[in-house]
Amino acid sequence: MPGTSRTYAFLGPEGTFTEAALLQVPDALQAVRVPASNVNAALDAVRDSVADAAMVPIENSVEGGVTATLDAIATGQELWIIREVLVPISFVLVARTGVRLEDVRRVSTHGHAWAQCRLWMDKNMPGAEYVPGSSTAASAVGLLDGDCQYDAAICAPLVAREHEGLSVLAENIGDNPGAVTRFVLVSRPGALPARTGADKTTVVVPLPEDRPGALMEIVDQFASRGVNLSRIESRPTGQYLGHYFFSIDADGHAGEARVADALAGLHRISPGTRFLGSYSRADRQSTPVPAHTSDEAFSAAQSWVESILAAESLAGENGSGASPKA
Ligand SMILES: O=C(O)C(=O)Cc1ccccc1
Repeated sequence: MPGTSRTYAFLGPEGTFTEAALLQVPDALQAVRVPASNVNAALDAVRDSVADAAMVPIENSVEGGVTATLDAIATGQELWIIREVLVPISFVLVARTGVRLEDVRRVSTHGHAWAQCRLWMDKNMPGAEYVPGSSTAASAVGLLDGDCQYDAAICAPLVAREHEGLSVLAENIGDNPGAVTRFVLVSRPGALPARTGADKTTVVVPLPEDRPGALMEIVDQFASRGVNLSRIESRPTGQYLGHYFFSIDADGHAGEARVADALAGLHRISPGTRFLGSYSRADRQSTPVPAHTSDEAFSAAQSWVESILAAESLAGENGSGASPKA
């Protein structure tokens, strides 16, 4: 509706890396932005139609998949990824103004931030105790509470600048200067984002049980159709020990014949396969398509098979061939 701004939920509060990712979405500055206290709450805001879409972290270059997100979108009411955003990450250590580095005993932050600063912490603050936080910004802002149970927080440089009473004790404390986190914007299923030639498709495939080679069969649905995979990870379904699903990112769009055909193959092998969206790649790198897996090759192959079947039914009509009823 013209004039109606969209509502975006995100892992908050203000100042998270997730908010930085959301601000890269073209209309996010004019939109209503609703901070959520965890990934599930952000996704539920979409499922309950409180928000049109939610930005959540899904993967980072150091620690791998954000399991809270992978699990939450693999189950429950269906959601589709409609966009991905990459954010370069740098961390600072902050404390209430006046607190010195040597006074710090307990440090709070998001689990993925802690994992990315582990070497720096071991080297510079070997005895520090980790206090899990729901986000980097929540940990930083928590320092200003009267009854705060920790002395410092790891967060984005911007958070320290925007809150009076917080001071930076150390900068660039991430172990990997090139660290990047990938975020996804998810919405309720609707119109599929248009094909751009530089797209990704995400699926969740439950591993069929007691079937030798099931994983190979799943991977082969992509390989045999020339579809490259950019991420594949297994997650326990949580139902019982040894029951897994695979979360997979493939290069290409469901509107391409080779990807659609791979999806159909996955559904045959594992009917519980869940489509999680086709969306344009954040790096805009176009996907090379081998000639024998192009839309044209698929359509020519389909016409060829149809011509064979047409000949068969003609033979049946003329009574001159071996028809199934003969
Ligand atoms: O806590 C945040 O600021 C987040 O957005 C989650 C996160 C944490 C660490 C690295 C990337 C994203």
